[in-house]
Amino acid sequence: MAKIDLTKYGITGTTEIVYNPSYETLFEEETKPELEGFEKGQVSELGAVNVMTGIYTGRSPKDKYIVMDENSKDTVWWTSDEYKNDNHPATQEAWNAVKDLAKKELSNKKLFVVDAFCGANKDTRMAIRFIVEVAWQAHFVTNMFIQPTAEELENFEPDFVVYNASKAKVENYKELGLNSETAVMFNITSREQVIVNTWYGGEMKKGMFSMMNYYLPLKGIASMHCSANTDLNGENTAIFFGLSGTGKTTLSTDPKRLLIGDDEHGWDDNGVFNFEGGCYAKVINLDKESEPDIYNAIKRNALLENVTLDAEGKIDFADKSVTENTRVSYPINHIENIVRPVSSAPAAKEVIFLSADAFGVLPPVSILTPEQTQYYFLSGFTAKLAGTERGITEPTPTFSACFGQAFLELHPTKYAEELVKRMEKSGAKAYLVNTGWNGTGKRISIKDTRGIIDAILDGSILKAPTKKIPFFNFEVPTELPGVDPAILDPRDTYADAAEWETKAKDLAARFVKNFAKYEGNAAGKALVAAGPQA
Ligand SMILES: Nc1ncnc2c1ncn2[C@@H]1O[C@H](COP(=O)(O)OP(=O)(O)O)[C@@H](O)[C@H]1O
Ligand SMILES: C=C(OP(=O)(O)O)C(=O)O
Ligand SMILES: [Mn+2]
Repeated sequence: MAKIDLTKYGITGTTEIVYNPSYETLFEEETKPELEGFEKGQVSELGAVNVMTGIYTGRSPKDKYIVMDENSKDTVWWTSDEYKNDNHPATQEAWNAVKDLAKKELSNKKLFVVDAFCGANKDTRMAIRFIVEVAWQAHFVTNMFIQPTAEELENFEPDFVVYNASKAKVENYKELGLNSETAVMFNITSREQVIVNTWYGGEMKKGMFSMMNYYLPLKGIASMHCSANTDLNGENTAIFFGLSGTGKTTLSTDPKRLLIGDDEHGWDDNGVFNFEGGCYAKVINLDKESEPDIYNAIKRNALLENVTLDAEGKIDFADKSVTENTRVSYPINHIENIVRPVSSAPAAKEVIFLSADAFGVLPPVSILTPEQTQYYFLSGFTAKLAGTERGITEPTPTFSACFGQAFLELHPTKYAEELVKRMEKSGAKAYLVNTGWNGTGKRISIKDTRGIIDAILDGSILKAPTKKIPFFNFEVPTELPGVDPAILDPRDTYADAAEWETKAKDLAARFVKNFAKYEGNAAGKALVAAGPQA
């Protein structure tokens, strides 16, 4: 085992280090009877431990900061009045203060240190050291990141260090120019992240994703907020972009296919590879029959978050009293059909944009032209669903560039450029799939969406008869095997098609307005014609 010296990080007086604990140790630590409050885990009927993550049950993008320094100044895509995003600049002083706070919080106590990788490709992976004081946080990162072998652990040299001081608070945040007592801060130069006053595990997971989104595209590698799977021969790879709640995890977990990963991937000359070693699935209203693979992954070693259990550990998946963003993290090998031993597969042939349209305008599937592909990727239209971000309590329409704006550290056009480059090389086709609402006022069923995905993946969609949808000029199939034909043209789902038209005009105008920010250069301007015409 690597010798861990935390004093070099300014953490002193450590009484004990629990290093890369086994599941047995994690289980014992997170269920110790003397634990209190949000540190205490409860064993559920399925064998997985459930924890409560405290006040924060989703990410807190308003508290995300990056230190502005010589390295980051001209590379990071900073928030601006013209184009607001979540990359808020922090001063070096604010960083020093918040890091001191974390060091103090983490000193003089027992700690958990987890060394793990982010990125399945050995050439470009990051070696990350997580320093945390809460046992279940160590469990979370153990589930979500790639576990080093014993040999890799011998010589583990971190490229990046994460300090999780979730019990501390930034009391003087105003003085430091910060937003609240909570801080999720990155230093690209020293390669560190500090987390203060939020216990939500997603900050560590999506934090490292944000860093991959910074480093990889600068090396000419696509870095993508998508799930990925491939056929049983590991040949026909598909990627599924989408904002939280649009179906990346649900739809990529498919018993007919091998899972590569459920949320974060890179695409380089060798193909598509996972950044993670685990999955993070939503469990609100989880149904054993419609999502058996996810249900069966909830067992010993999986970690439930914010789920309601009774005193006996019986689970109520329907309960949203804590949050709608109830979750389970599990190592990817809890899913039977996965690519082994390394989560990677050849270049993608199908690129699917998942959009949960709360307006009920978008067709359940549209076949995109190359220009539409770029336009809709940059637009990233979808609805934010309740729970994953603080303050979002109902489906809220949004344009989230590249279907993951909250995690982009460079300008969106950089991600579009890398994606297009890879797609052209592999001859991939793109589809826009609405997993949200239509004229019935209900969400499109998972069964119909799965039928659509099957038709994309087996190529039958390209043989189907099609028609064009006005305003958007989308080509849509009029029939697909296993899909209710009455939903394929969204106008048919309205009692009066004029109602669709009114909404469609409104949505088209929103697209036009949103896209104005890309029209500053010739490449952006050239894409306007591919967008909706209001
Ligand atoms: N048509 C649909 N397609 C995909 N998911 C759907 C659909 N209708 C409802 N859902 C629900 O939406 C949620 C999708 O969440 P998830 O797959 O975790 O999204 P992501 O991984 O993109 O955050 C799940 O709770 C799923 O049951
Ligand atoms: C964990 C998250 O991802 P997703 O909902 O996309 O699975 C998140 O956005 O915090
Ligand atoms: Mn997911």
